[in-house]
Amino acid sequence: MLQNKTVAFLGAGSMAEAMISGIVHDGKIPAKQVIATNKSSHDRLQELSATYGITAVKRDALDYGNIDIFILAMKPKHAEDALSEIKDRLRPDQLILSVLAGISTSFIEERLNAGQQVIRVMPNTSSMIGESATAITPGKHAAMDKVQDAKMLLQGIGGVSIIDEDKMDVFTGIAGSGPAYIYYLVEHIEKTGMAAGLDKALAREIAVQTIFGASKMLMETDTSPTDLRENVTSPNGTTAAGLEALEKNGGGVAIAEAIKGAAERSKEISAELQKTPIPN
Ligand SMILES: NC(=O)C1=CN([C@@H]2O[C@H](COP(=O)(O)OP(=O)(O)OC[C@H]3O[C@@H](n4cnc5c(N)ncnc54)[C@H](OP(=O)(O)O)[C@@H]3O)[C@@H](O)[C@H]2O)C=CC1
Ligand SMILES: O=C(O)[C@@H]1CCC=N1
Repeated sequence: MLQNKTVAFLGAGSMAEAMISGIVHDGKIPAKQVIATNKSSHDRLQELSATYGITAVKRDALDYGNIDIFILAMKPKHAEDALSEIKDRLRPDQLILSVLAGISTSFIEERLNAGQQVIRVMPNTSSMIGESATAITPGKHAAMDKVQDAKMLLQGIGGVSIIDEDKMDVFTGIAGSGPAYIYYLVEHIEKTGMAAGLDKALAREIAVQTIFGASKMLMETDTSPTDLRENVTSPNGTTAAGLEALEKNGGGVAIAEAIKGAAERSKEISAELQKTPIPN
């Protein structure tokens, strides 16, 4: 079904690249039918084209008529300009996917022509290897077949959940921003291991394998995280001492606050941008 579609990324930064990599490796859409454009960095477009075999097009040379799905992938602060630029070039049957954190479907719908089909998407950078946890929220004009197309496309970059829009902020706090928390964890494990005399490469390898193994246990067994944690924890053993230190130093609170902080920022971005009047 996607085989004959053309997808254009408006924005060619790190999130666009991660999605392009996932989509091209998935192979449901031929690489040449994946287009990337950006504001001004031509070298960046050439680099993406050379790496993934996609079509790189300068913004003013984009052939709007031949595109089925547009993916908005610029920073939220550039959304307003980008939407006013594309508004009158779109047909009603063309689908807009937006990966912009904190930008609601109604914000986009209000700035495009009436009835334009919009779907909000929150992927993460693990799209690069087909392992994103992605959420989608259809806007009010998105037809069922377009939602199916979006779902199929995004399944190429990982798992997809359809959620209500009021859950997007917390989803962003957990899954959109989440890879950064894990990388931060690995940075700290690495540093601590090195301080205790481990070789850097070994410290990283065991941190990554430990996270991978625990993730796989969570995915492949029916055991709850609580039971899995308790299975590691011998009474008066090393894990009990480690968990006690984690708790005493605010480990659980820090995780909750990270998610809440990111979700709060997603709401703030939305509030900041809603203040700008809708252009006529
Ligand atoms: N990074 C992440 O982990 C995630 C990001 N997101 C969302 O993805 C979006 C992009 O983030 P990220 O990739 O990190 O950002 P980057 O800064 O890496 O990339 C932004 C891109 O947008 C381009 N751009 C700016 N204005 C326009 C325009 N009017 N038309 C077309 N392209 C334009 C820039 O072009 P140029 O370089 O030429 O200026 C650049 O290629 C954000 O909205 C973010 O909220 C969502 C989930 C995860
Ligand atoms: O930091 C950000 O705003 C983006 C959205 C989710 C992950 N990165």
